Amino acid sequence: KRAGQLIKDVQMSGKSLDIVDKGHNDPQTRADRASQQLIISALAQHFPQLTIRGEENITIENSSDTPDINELVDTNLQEVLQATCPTEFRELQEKDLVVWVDPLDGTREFTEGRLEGVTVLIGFATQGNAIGGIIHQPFYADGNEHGRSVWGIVNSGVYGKCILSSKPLPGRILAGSLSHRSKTVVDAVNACEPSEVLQAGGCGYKVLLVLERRAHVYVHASRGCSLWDTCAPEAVLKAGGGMLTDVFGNKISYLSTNETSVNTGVLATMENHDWYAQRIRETITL
Ligand SMILES: Nc1ncnc2c1ncn2[C@@H]1O[C@H](COP(=O)(O)O)[C@@H](OP(=O)(O)O)[C@H]1O
Ligand SMILES: [Mg+2]
Repeated sequence: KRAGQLIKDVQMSGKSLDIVDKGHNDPQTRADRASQQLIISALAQHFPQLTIRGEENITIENSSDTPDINELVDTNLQEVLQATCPTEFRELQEKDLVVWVDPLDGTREFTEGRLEGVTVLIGFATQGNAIGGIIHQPFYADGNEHGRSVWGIVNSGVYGKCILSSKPLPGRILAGSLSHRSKTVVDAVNACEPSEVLQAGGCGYKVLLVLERRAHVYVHASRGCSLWDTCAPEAVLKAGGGMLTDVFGNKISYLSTNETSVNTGVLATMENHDWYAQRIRETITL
């Protein structure tokens, strides 16, 4: 939430975003850097044994600006403490966890002023499995409320401001990338025979569309996503009863020693996961 506020401050300041081009269609802004600095410095200061992997290649300074974790913990802590911790995670120690941080998912959309798809993603993994995550959407607007956090623990549930529905959604609505489209991306989308395609920014945002049943499936058949894009979304979706794998239906591993790219794309659903994976397997290679 605090990182989301920093992102909003940068956006509201009207000053230059100080964009650094990290590669084709892969920008980094002042907001990405500030958000990562805040999240990693605060976590590392208080939980020194965590393994933390952030998207941005920046030096984290242990500055006096680093907020105290206790100061960051507000009334939301009550909600966190009320969630059940599944038995299999009760003995986990700090050193057993890898934290994957995407300080600003949907950077391309952020630079273009399409703010709905911007999220802050913090995912927790152990033994290569995504087990918990937070998706914070700083520019979410609902009446007077601005910004929301949706978080989940696998085998416990999804918490925060999230509209879960079991009502079937008509048609076959597919959420796909707005900014990263190639022939393979489009071929995989078509293989799923969608009745409608929602082009939207950010992995976190598209997973929220699936979780809240505003889309049936999110498909991104590209080598461009990374473990920080998928860890928190996978954990939150799984906590809500859904699935996130690569486009062929294979499990993604979140070991800290792994290559950080998810070379075989992303597939996220609440239902019929195998059907989509099979259609995509029959149509494309990556
Ligand atoms: N072909 C590609 N090239 C570079 N980055 C890609 C990509 N495909 C996906 N990504 C990354 O995956 C995330 C979601 O992409 P999209 O918005 O297209 O769905 C973005 O993360 P960031 O915004 O955190 O950099 C984006 O950079
Ligand atoms: Mg990202």
